[in-house]
Amino acid sequence: MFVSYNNMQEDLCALYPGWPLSFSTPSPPMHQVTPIGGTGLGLVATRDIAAGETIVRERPYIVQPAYIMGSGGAEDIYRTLEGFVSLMKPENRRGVYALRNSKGSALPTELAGIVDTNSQEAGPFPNYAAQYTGVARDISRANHSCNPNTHPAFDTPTLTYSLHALRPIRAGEEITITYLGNTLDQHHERQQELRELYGFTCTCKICRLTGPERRQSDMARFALQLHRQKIAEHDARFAKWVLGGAELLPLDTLEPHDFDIFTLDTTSWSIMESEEYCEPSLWEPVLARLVKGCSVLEDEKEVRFYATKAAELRTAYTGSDGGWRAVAENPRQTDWWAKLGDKRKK
Ligand SMILES: C[S@@+](CC[C@H](N)C(=O)[O-])C[C@H]1O[C@@H](n2cnc3c(N)ncnc32)[C@H](O)[C@@H]1O
Repeated sequence: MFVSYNNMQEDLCALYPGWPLSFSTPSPPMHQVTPIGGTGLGLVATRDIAAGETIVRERPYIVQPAYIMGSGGAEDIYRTLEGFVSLMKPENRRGVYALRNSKGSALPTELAGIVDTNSQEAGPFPNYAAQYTGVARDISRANHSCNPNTHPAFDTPTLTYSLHALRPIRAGEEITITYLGNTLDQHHERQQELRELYGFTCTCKICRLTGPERRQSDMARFALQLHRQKIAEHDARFAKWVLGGAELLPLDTLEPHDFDIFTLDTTSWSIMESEEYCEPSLWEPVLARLVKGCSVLEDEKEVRFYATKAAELRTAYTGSDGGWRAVAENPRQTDWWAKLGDKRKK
């Protein structure tokens, strides 16, 4: 399956009555495409952007099977792609060919290099088992950072990419995403992956750290990796702590280390804040336990704080707050509030 953006507003909306027309980047735009020293072009914020705000909404120029990337030698695939792009409206075709090709002559055609350099995850598409990627006008200009300040998302029903702020971004600051499979890898592993897959040496803020600061950052990411490996175990311990109390077990049956879970989660959260990087697979379990734990311990201020962070991040990753905002506004309404009653440890 290939999909092209000849003009989605006209072509696809005619094909699928009821498709929303207005899936364009917010107006006035919050970003501009501009040269960024040493990286070619990139995106820069044109105004202060709040955490969770949507910076870009756009339909891709092309959606193509992911195996096209790096499928060196599969000339029929590249020919199909060429033919497909040649049918696009001239302004969109020009847009595709204006994108960067970091692969030089490593791939057989200029277009293959462009697709390989600029593809972002797209889909999943029901009834199509393959993985898909897409190339878009603005999102494909986002440079990589090892502590990205935005997250790209793809909405399948409307074939729309969006870019959401993971934290507040100041006017003039670069807007970045991550290209890495695992952003918690150590500095040398991240550099190796970026060199092998994208052919560049990362010069983001974290990768520019040297000496003790780099070691500290590597250690912080290593600690988060360890925590991530133990998520299920920590959930079980947490449940035991809360449910044990809720079932009114005598307090002396609670192990002292049952409370370590707070130390661990608080530490992981502080690390994510100091690294300015909230690992997608970690922030929500950590924040969820901190919210529940602080609810059990009846600490309203802390519940509000952690639930607000969770609402911002969930909005950035999925477009909705997942109910966290309601928790932040009304901590006492959750099932977890004062769950241990008088039996909790003081
Ligand atoms: C998807 S494009 C991003 C937009 C690109 N900078 C442009 O000029 O259109 C990916 C390419 O941008 C460059 N790039 C992205 N992030 C970078 C970074 N952190 N450090 C150095 N180069 C980077 C690399 O050449 C990479 O192959």
